[in-house]
Order: sequence, then structure tokens, then C-alpha cells
Amino acid sequence: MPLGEKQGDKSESRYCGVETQFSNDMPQLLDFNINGGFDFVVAPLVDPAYRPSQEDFGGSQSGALPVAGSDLVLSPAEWSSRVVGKISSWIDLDSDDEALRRDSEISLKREVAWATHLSLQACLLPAPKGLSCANYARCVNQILQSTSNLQLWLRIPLRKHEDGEPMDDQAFGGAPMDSWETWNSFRLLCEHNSQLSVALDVLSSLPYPNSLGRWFGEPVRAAILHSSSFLTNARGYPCLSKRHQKLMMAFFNHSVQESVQSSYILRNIHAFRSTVLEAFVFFDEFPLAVPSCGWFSYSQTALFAVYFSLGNQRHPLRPYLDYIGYLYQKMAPLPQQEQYEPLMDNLEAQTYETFEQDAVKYIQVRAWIAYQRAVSKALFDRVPDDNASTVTTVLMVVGAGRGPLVRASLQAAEETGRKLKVYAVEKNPNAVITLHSLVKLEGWENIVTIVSSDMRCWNAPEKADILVSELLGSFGDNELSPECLDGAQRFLKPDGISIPSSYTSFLQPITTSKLFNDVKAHKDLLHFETAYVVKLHKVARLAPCQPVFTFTHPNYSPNKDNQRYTKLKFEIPSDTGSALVHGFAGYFDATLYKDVHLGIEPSMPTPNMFSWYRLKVLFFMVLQLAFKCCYLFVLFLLLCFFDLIGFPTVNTMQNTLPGPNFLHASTNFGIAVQRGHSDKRSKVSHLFSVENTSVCKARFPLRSPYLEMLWFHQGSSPTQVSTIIVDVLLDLVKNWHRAMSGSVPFRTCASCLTLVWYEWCVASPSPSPIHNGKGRSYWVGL
Ligand SMILES: C[S@@+](CC[C@H](N)C(=O)[O-])C[C@H]1O[C@@H](n2cnc3c(N)ncnc32)[C@H](O)[C@@H]1O
Repeated sequence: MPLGEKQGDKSESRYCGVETQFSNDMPQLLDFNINGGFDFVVAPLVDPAYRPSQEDFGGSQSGALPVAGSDLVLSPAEWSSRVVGKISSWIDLDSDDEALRRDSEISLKREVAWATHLSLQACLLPAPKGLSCANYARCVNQILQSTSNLQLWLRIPLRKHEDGEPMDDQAFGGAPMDSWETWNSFRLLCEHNSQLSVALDVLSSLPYPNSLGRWFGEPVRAAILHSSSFLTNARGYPCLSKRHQKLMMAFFNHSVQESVQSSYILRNIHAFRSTVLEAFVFFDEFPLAVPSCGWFSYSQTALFAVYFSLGNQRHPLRPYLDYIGYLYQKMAPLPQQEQYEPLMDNLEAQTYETFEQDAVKYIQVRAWIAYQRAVSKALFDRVPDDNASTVTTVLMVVGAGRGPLVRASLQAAEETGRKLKVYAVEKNPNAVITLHSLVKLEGWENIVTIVSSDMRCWNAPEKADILVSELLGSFGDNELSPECLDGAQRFLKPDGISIPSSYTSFLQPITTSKLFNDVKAHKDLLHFETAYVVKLHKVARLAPCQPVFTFTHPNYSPNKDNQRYTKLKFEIPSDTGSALVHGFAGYFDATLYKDVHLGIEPSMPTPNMFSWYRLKVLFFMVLQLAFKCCYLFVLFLLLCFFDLIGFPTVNTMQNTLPGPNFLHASTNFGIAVQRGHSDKRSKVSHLFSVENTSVCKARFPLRSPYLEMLWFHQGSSPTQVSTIIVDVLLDLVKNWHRAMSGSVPFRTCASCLTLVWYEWCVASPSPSPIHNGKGRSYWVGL
């Protein structure tokens, strides 16, 4: 039964399963639990008492696996939609016991092969038993290479040893202090395979919030809630602590799965029940199906009988299920915009393109309003009331596009009662056609002059009082606004006003397995060097944003230079633990004029603005309702008029570091960023990327995890693409050399570290690659 049907809810967080013991009667097992309200079972596929080595001593004469029924006992649809295979939990591939290790490997492979044969969607892998999981990961990686549809969920206890806490290394087989590190090692050894994800065991005590936050950037497919994590309320029903509730909500919101285990509740009712069932709450895409009827296996029958005798036909875990359903229902209804989010994750989908078009339109609507306010304020400052009817202000919209800023400027003039003369400068001839028809349509011929030209080479007939432009990218300057405006400011009066007057870019390190895997799927470096505009959703923001570059206009500095270099040091909260930086989120904030801002930097409250996310929500809600209720539309317009709705911001993932940019950030780290123009053909930089960081950490301790990044920006033409080059501190490079030259096997080394030399060629249309000796060489396309 889904936890709740919410309008527009397509999330994976609505389904709830139950972990069962081994039963050789799958139909009965399924029937009992589905009738009990669960959507699926997580069931062992093979008798846990079985060991492959028994066969050597005649333990199994048949050669067949002691499985939970043949493939024919359930329909293919039931196997696929109702059963998650639980791989034998005794498996320990890193055991010192040779026989156990060998049995483990054989069993793991056989059970997964059986699950594949049954067409299961997923299997739950047991948690790594100890600190070392290299052989386990190697074996899983091998399996993943030959499986295409099966998802493997690695069970990981949600625990991290905090300072001052007593050590409890017995739990989960002596798992390490920070289970995130176990997961990180494992997935790195499995090369970020997208079929490998996490099933988090949520225990009664939770790590600190910052360390919990790391999981939101990880592919958590299931959360397993243990009944021991529940409290009992005054009426005797199970409930969760505030912290657990908050975590659950966060999981729901991230479409992460949550799971609950039930030993506590069952033990309260009847001793043996604690070994019978464990409850899961899953948020997954298991389709609903009408379960077939059946009867119960011995243990299930016994359990059921006890319930009958208690006069209670409910599943013993039903109160827990109901409580989770209640929490889910308690969440605010999903905004309509959320329906589009999955589309936004996939930048290449046509549906995303369609949605993006709408979002862009809305962003523009909001921008125009902010621009109108900025122009109004500038007009008030420029022309005193007494001169309003006599002085004509010359305003140039440079990069006019299809005319929205021309319209915003004329509306500002009307609003302030100032006289305006507008030049609309646009280099795109197609947009100029639209501009001409707009001017004709609106009857602006006497006020607006259209100039079809590049602003940098246009000879203006007169100088402007106000220069209005919107050439900003999501990372501020990345669409070459500084270079264009520097070219245009020669036709701004010395005391003239530029709108925007300044803008700043921001960076923030993030963990985001999802986006990383999407980029990695392209299997080339080019995609790692691309900046993506995405809705950041499944990300862990590891440290607060930091400002990167600021540009101010007009810029009359004698040494005007758009090259920039800065170093950023990110402070990761001390209770976070280790973290993996997949990339950086980029943002901007622009001052249009005085207190009028446009921005998407999340932590900086921009006056009278909402985030893009919330505004997008507002837009879709209001627009749809407007068709139904005119007054709401009027309300929307009023809000716009009084600027109570701010400009929508676009959250952006700027994958600004080229290559797979990993940095094991168990301590704070920094990057250095340079922006600018280089015409030296001989300019060679080093790109250092650290992959498989835990291995890297173990073999080459990064004494100073400090990454230097040089960012060169093609400064001359907006039509040319800029490139980003990373330089790395020498000690990191030395580590790499040391690894290459000896002790470490090449393969391991190559998967850990990649050192690439770039040549950055401004002039050459086909830059020549520089060979880096033992490493790979790449082209840098400009
Ligand atoms: C981001 S769009 C903004 C368009 C419009 N102002 C709006 O708000 O919809 C930037 C516009 O500037 C134009 N543009 C960019 N560089 C230019 C240049 N050097 N000279 C003239 N127009 C330019 C582009 O063609 C594009 O139409």
C-alpha cells in the first residue's frame, strides 16, 4: 500500500516493504505481508544454513541451490515487483577464514545469478563486516560488469563515532567509526557504478546533522528503520523522536528510501517474533499489484495465529507502517512544479527542454520586473522632478534580444514620468527581426532605435546616460558580460549608470553521485569540463558558498583587466566527517542598481526575492489557477507590481573543475581559481584529479589537501568558448610521480590518480595535444 497518494507525487518514496526470514514457501510469505499492508518483501533467496562447501562433503547431493521455491511459484511480475532478494547475511568475503571467504564468494555469485534469473529489480547486499571490504567490493564490481538490470543495494548502518562517545565496534560486525567511509571505499572500488546504491540502516542513535547531510548526495535507495529506533507514545503507539522524524522527512523529500527494523516491537509481543520479521519503509518504484492468495509458512502461521488469538488480525508491524504513512501524509503537498523535477535532472531529455523553456520564460518575467525597478531608481536619480518634462535620458539596451528590457525601460519611464530615448543594440539578426516587429506593434518608432550590431564595434551617435544589459550566466560572468560591457562603456557618459552595476560569482563544494554518474555516462573528459545548469536536488552541500569573482561597471580603472585569480578555502564543519567532492555548485548575485538585486546565491537573502525554486513553484501554481480563477491571476499581477515576488533564481551546478574532480576532504581544503586571458601558446597547466580517493588516501596521504586551480578565460569574444584549466599543488603531483615510478601497481594507480597536461591555445583552431609521458593526453577545444 503506498504511504500516501499526493497530487503530482511521482517520487520513489511512497512504498514500504518488510524484511522477512527465509521461507521455502514464497507465495505464502508474500501473501501474508502484502495483506498486512506492505508493498513488497525483502526475502532471503537461499536457506541461510546452506554453505557451498557442504556440497564437497555430500551436504547437497542435488547440486541445486536450497532456494525459496522455484521460479514458477510466483509470476514474473510478482517476482519483479514484489520481491527484493536478500543476499545471505553470513557472507564475508574479507574473512581471514579461507573456507568462509571461498563459500562467501561462491554464494554471492550464485544468489545474484538466481536473482537475475528471477528478474528481480534489486538485491540487498549484507553490510561489509569489517574495516576492509576490498575483496567484497572487487567481487561486487565483477558482478556489476555482467549485470545490466539488477540493482544492488549495499546495506550500510547509519553510524559515525562522535568524539567522546564510547566505542562500540561490535555492532554490524565491527564496522568502522564512520560508515560513510565504508560506503565511499566500496563505491569507489566499484567505480561509481550506477547500479550500486545504499540501503541505510537507521539505528536508534543518529550521527550529527552535518554528517547525516552527506547521505543526501548519495544514491540511497532504501532506508531501513529499526523498530528499536521507535519510541512509544502515551497511547502506546510507536512514534519517532524529533530527530528521526526530521531525517525521515528529509529522506521523503530527497526520494530516499527509509527502512525500519522490527525486533523491538515483535519481542514485546512474543519472543520468537523478533526473529520473524523486520519492517522496511521503502520509497521505490515498485508498482502496485493485487497480491495472490495463499497460506502461511510455519513461522508465519504461528505468528498469524498469535495475532488471531489476541483478537488482532493486523500485521504485527502495521502500527509502524501506519506511523510512517502518517508522517508521509503530514508533509506539505507537493507543489506542481515538483512534477517536473525528474525531467530537470536529465538535461538531454526532450521533456526537460520543454520545461526549461517555460522556466526560462518565467525567469525573464521576473528579471524584467527587477530591471524596471532598477531603471526607475536610476531615472529618479538622474533627472530631478523639476526637469522631468524637459530632459530626455538616453538609455541603451545592449544585448536587447527580443526586447523585454526595452519594454521594462519604457515602463520605468512611464512610471517615473521621465522622458526616454532608447537604443536597442543587438547582434543576433534573428532577434533584430523580432525587435523591429515589436517596435512597430507597440508604436515605439519615435522612441526606440534598433541597432543591428555587436556592441563592441558599434559607433554610437551619442553617449548614453544609462546602459542596460542582461548578459549574465548562472555563474555571473561566464557568458562574458564583463568583456562585452567593457567594450560598450565607451559610449556611456562619464557619469553614466550601468545596470547591472556589479555582479559576483560563488562556488560551493558538493557531493552528488547522481549528477556525477550522469556526466560519467558520457565516458569522456569533455563532459566533465562542461558546466551544467541543473536543479540541484540529490546533493550534499559540504560547506557554505564563497564569493569568487566580482566585476563592476562602468570600470574606469587604468589597468582594466578581466583576468582574475583567487584562492578559496572551504571550511567543512568538523562534525561532518570525511566527504567526497564531486564538483562545485556555482551561483551569482548581481546588483542592478543600488538595492535592486538579482541573484541565486542560496544563503544570501536578496531583498524582495525568493529563490528560483520557490518562484518557479509560484509561477506554475499561479498560472494554472489563473485559468480557473481570474482573481488569483489579478492577485499575481498585483504581487508582481509591488514586487512582492522576487526574481526566480536558477540553481546551477557548475562543474567548473575539469576532469573528474575528486578531492578527499577529510580536512578542509582549498581551490585557487584564475580567470583571464592568456595568449601564451606555451602555457601548460596540470590537471590533477584524484579518483578512488580512499585508496589514494591510504597509499599517498594527502598531507596538504589543497587543490590549486587556474582558470583561464578567453577574454576577447563572446562567441568563443572559455576553458578552465586546473593546476595542482606540487606535492600532489609528486605523490603521483612516486606512485607511477614504483611500488604501486599501475592499474591501481591509474584509477586513483590521473595527471593530465593541457596546452591552452588561443590562436590555433585545432590545439595540439601535449603528451604527458606515462599518463593520458587530451585536447583542449576552444
Ligand atoms: C541573455 S540574452 C538577454 C536578452 C534580453 N535582454 C532579455 O532579457 O531577454 C543576451 C543578448 O545579448 C546579445 N548579445 C550578446 N553579446 C552581444 C554583443 N557583443 N553585442 C550585441 N548583442 C550581444 C545576445 O545576442 C542576446 O540576445
